[in-house]
Amino acid sequence: MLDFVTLKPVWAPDCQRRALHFARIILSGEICGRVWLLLYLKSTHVPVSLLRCPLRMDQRRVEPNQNTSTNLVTLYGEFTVTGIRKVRCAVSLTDKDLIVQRLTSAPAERNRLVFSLKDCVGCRAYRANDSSDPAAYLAVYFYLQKRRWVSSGVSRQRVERCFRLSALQDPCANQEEAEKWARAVRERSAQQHHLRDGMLMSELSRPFRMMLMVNPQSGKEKALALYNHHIQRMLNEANISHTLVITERQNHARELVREADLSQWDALVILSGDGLLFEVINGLLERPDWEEAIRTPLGILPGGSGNALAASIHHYSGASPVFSEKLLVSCGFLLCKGLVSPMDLVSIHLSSSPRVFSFLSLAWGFIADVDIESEKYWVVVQEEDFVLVLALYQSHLAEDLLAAPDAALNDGIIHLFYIRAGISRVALLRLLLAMEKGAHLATSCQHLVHTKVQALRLEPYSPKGIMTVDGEVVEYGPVQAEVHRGLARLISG
Ligand SMILES: Nc1ncnc2c1ncn2[C@@H]1O[C@H](COP(=O)(O)OP(=O)(O)OP(=O)(O)O)[C@@H](O)[C@H]1O
Repeated sequence: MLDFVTLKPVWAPDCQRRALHFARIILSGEICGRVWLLLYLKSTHVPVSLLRCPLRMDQRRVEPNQNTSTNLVTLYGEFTVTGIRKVRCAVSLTDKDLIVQRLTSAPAERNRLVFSLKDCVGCRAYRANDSSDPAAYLAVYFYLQKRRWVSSGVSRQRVERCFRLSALQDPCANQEEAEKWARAVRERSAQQHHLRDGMLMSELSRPFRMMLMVNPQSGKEKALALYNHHIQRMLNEANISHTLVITERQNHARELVREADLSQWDALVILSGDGLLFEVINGLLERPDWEEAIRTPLGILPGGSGNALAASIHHYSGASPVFSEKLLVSCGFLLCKGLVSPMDLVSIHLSSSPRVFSFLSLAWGFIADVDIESEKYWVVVQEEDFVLVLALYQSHLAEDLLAAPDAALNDGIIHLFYIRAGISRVALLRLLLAMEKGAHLATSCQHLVHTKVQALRLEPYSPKGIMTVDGEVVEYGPVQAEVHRGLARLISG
């Protein structure tokens, strides 16, 4: 439970007493004559990284089960492959895999394909349009991790396996058999345990209803095309019903979720940049029923220019880095899996504007300048501006900037970075290049400081500058921020 008014954090009961004693001003000093930075850390003998929240309702600790049967065949059938009727195959469904064995005279291993049900988003049974065809069909949709042709990395690629079931003369009996298979594949796919740090993530119950907000202006103005080319099909394959909302202007999404009847929706998802999610989160927290509203599962699909949260979710899934449409496919896959995890939010108090809630970053200086100005110029900023303060709570600052590699969605930690004045242009460039792979912390740069905090206050002394929250410009001036662990919920696969 968190008290939003006084800015005093109230922590999980077991840490509450200690947490109320803030060790104020661990670090206080003038950084390059432009910024005063005051850090508030929790009481001295409770290392930040050791603080634990009690298990939340949507998390259950899973004990390893030694007796779990893993690979018993639960369904077996012999079908033809759709489109190549001469090819027959034996299909076996186990708890974990779908195994397809082509029935030919060639050695068995050579014609055997094993598809992990972890990679399956959906399965459906259907009849062909041709009413004289008594067969039923079974389509199974996988997004497999495959090696790319041109590089050493892997990315998810769509694979559809479609079988023709025609063992019986009665079309209804064939259809029933196909339905039985489809149900079994769906159930076993859903049963795959998704563990993260020993926690079982909760799953959205099927079918779930989703509001999908698309900002047609975000990024390279391709968000709608991305929906048409990838997302619509994936959602259909996963049997997720959704209502598409195309945002028309700034703050449209914010107003929409502020007024919406949330009982109609199991999830609010955006296909856009990070800016639209900022609106959605703040719209939910402006509602009178904000405590319940902010528990609505949120989702993000990358359609903007930065896509920091989408890249972070992909990173947390343990997959190797991918960009643009490959990142979209990965995030679409994670969305279809519908696994929900708590997500930290940070409340930010500006000097005279209303408080806002942030899920990504608070930045002052160079990065803020670049974030905003680059949309117009890709600008080279002045030497004296080569100083930054960045508070980040996700791993990525953009698709290709892995700024805090060990960040997590729900660890209650703000990663604070600042670069002291005096750093040369070359050293700064080297740092930013190293950040592409998350290697900047290993460069031993004297000017870079990284520390983990739970609250901070930033007082800029320079009269002008740019400050951003989640990549959006906010009022420039003193600012105070505090993390609220697991306040929101995010579909993160
Ligand atoms: N139809 C629209 N026309 C203009 N602006 C819009 C529209 N819909 C939403 N917006 C505004 O666009 C802003 C930026 O959107 P978004 O963050 O999605 O894209 P981006 O800035 O390109 O991506 P990123 O944040 O990843 O850099 C948001 O603040 C949102 O309010």
